[in-house]
Amino acid sequence: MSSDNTIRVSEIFGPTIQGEGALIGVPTVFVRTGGCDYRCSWCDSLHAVESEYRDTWKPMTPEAVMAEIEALSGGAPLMVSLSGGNPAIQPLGALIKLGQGKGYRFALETQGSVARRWFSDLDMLVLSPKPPSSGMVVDWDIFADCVAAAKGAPSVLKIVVFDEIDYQWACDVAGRYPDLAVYLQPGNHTPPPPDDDAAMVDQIGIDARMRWLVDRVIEDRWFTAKVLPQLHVMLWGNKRGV
Ligand SMILES: C[S@@+](CC[C@H](N)C(=O)[O-])C[C@H]1O[C@@H](n2cnc3c(N)ncnc32)[C@H](O)[C@@H]1O
Ligand SMILES: Nc1nc2[nH]cc(C(=O)O)c2c(=O)[nH]1
Ligand code: SF4
Ligand SMILES: [Mg+2]
Repeated sequence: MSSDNTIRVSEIFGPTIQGEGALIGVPTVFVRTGGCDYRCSWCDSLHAVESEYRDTWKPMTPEAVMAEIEALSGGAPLMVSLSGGNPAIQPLGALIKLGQGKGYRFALETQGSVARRWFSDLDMLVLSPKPPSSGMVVDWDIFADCVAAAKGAPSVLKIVVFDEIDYQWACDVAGRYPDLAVYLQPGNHTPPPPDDDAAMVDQIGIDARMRWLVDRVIEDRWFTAKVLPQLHVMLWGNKRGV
């Protein structure tokens, strides 16, 4: 397999519902790519990040990925969610074109550390810059390149907030990009298990952080922000494949 379009795939699953952000509740198949240029302290998808899981990632052609999406969806076109890892480090342009030709739509989640021309072909670009609690430092020039590369594609900000410092940072980022809708998402503290066993998260902790975040936004009268939990984590815990 030596095609330039070879995609490193961690998992393909669904249909399920999109559990986060602008498309919450929308039925979707997930394609999670393997490999990430970040190492967020609280990443809930380490099986698609850490190199110790590399031998579980599979090189696939766009045609093979599309065949799996079609099998899972029974051929009915739906939203495909590209996540990872950082899906922007994979050559996904050909897959997006192939799928859109069959009526599928494509949303992609990325931290905004790698810009791609094909972002403009997406049906939605979800930019999720990483706050201080992640331990990562955003390169704002590259982030701006990502926003610019998306051009006509609808783009939104989805920012994870664990604490007051993250919250203030999110306000600042929103101020830099007044044209992008902002989704605030409370962080979940439980790291995922290496296998498929459900790891029920600390629901009280999630509820409390969600309430705190709502209170914070209302207190600031930040009425253009939307505050959403990770619905799939509330329903199934930090489990893989849902
Ligand atoms: C696993 S990441 C993969 C895509 C890309 N690398 C990114 O971070 O945007 C998908 C989404 O999950 C969020 N996320 C990761 N770990 C989380 C956690 N512990 N709590 C809440 N959201 C989390 C990320 O911020 C991102 O918005
Ligand atoms: N249902 C569901 N919604 C999600 N939204 C973002 C996810 C991700 O891990 O990227 C995710 C996920 O893994 N499952
Ligand atoms: S950028 Fe995304 S996938 Fe990469 S470590 Fe951070 S949360 Fe995980
Ligand atoms: Mg997730």
